Amino acid sequence: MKDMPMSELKRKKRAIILFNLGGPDGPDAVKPFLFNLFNDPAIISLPNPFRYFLAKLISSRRAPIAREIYDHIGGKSPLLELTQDQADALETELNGLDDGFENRCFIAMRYWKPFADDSAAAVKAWGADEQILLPLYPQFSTTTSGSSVKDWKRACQKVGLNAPIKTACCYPTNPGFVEASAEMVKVGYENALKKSAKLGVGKPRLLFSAHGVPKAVITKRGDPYQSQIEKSAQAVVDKMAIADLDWLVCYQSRVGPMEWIGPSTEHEIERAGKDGVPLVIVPIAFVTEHSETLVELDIEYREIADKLKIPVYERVRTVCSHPRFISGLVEVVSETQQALDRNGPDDYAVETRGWWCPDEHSCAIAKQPMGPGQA
Ligand SMILES: C=CC1=C(C)c2cc3[nH]c(cc4nc(cc5[nH]c(cc1n2)c(C)c5CCC(=O)O)C(CCC(=O)O)=C4C)c(C)c3C=C
Ligand SMILES: [Fe+2]
Ligand SMILES: [Fe+2]
Repeated sequence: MKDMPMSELKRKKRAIILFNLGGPDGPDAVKPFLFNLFNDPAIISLPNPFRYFLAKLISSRRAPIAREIYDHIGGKSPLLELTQDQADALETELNGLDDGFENRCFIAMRYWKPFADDSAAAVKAWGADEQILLPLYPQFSTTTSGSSVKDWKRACQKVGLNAPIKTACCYPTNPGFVEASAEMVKVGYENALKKSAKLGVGKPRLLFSAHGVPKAVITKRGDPYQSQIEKSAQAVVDKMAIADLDWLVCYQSRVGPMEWIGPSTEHEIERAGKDGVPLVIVPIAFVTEHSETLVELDIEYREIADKLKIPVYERVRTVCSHPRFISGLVEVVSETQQALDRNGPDDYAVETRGWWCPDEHSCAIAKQPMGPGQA
């Protein structure tokens, strides 16, 4: 028994649940997808029935605009297929570890299919012994990871899935994420540098563009999102190790009348136009391609840059299934597993208590009391 390889022992069934936002799978899905988004209390924190009616109103008004956005990319979001690729790659890597677990990756999207209810039922049918929740958001926000995990726990209760849960909170400076990003940014930067040299213009400026959030999400709720975005960008810049790099962080995709965090990506593109500098745009909060990268960055912002006669506009692709990103996710799963073994599972009844968080100094989640045995 002592010398028996792990693969010959009965392995525990470990479900890894990958969360993302989800996107419409066709033009008819755009309005209900938007309704689900605006009806989430993590996005609009009004009590019902006010939130419900406001979500109906905003989704009806925004649907034609959003449909036009998705029309540019075949009327639907590619997010699910790309997330499925990540899930497959991660599952293969985890099952190659021979560490006593049979792993299966499941996907739960927050605002479109596959919804948490269906995925939780699939996890139950598979007979998982435990669950690791893995948001595909390196930086924590209550509007994204927080909302998905809360909804997952609701779904577990609904379908009677009782396997213990441990949540990976965030991984803004995970070495795999940072190295994969730095490698891709370096390629984009060098391309832009060559084009700039040919045109006889100065060296490019890097814009790390993250999805924005309303200011109150940071100042009132205490989300660590913005400070973690800055940490991610700094870590990528450090890894690239290019002397005198001109770079900054900015925020895209503003919706609605509230005040959002800034500076906005549009403002920074306009400033680059005035300065006459070439641009390299790096999406730092997204790990897959979708409307916000393929339409907003590649079409809408590029048009602004062209109008302003910005000499070079290079957009770096998201990490998707880059092998180093996937091996970084393996590290996150392993560390979350160690936290589960050491401290026990998340507190089911409480949204955040007991999560594994590698970024304790800035993360609001870490300020919640942790499991027994953790300082
Ligand atoms: C880090 C990721 C994201 C944060 C933070 C986030 C916050 C947030 N988003 C909206 C409103 C919309 N977001 C939309 C699309 C969208 N958002 C993210 C990620 C984050 N959102 C992704 C990955 C996508 C793309 C989905 C896809 O195409 O597959 C949309 C729909 C598109 C549109 O109409 O522009 C809206 C609306 C708010 C209000 C918010 C924080 C409060
Ligand atoms: Fe969004
Ligand atoms: Fe965290």
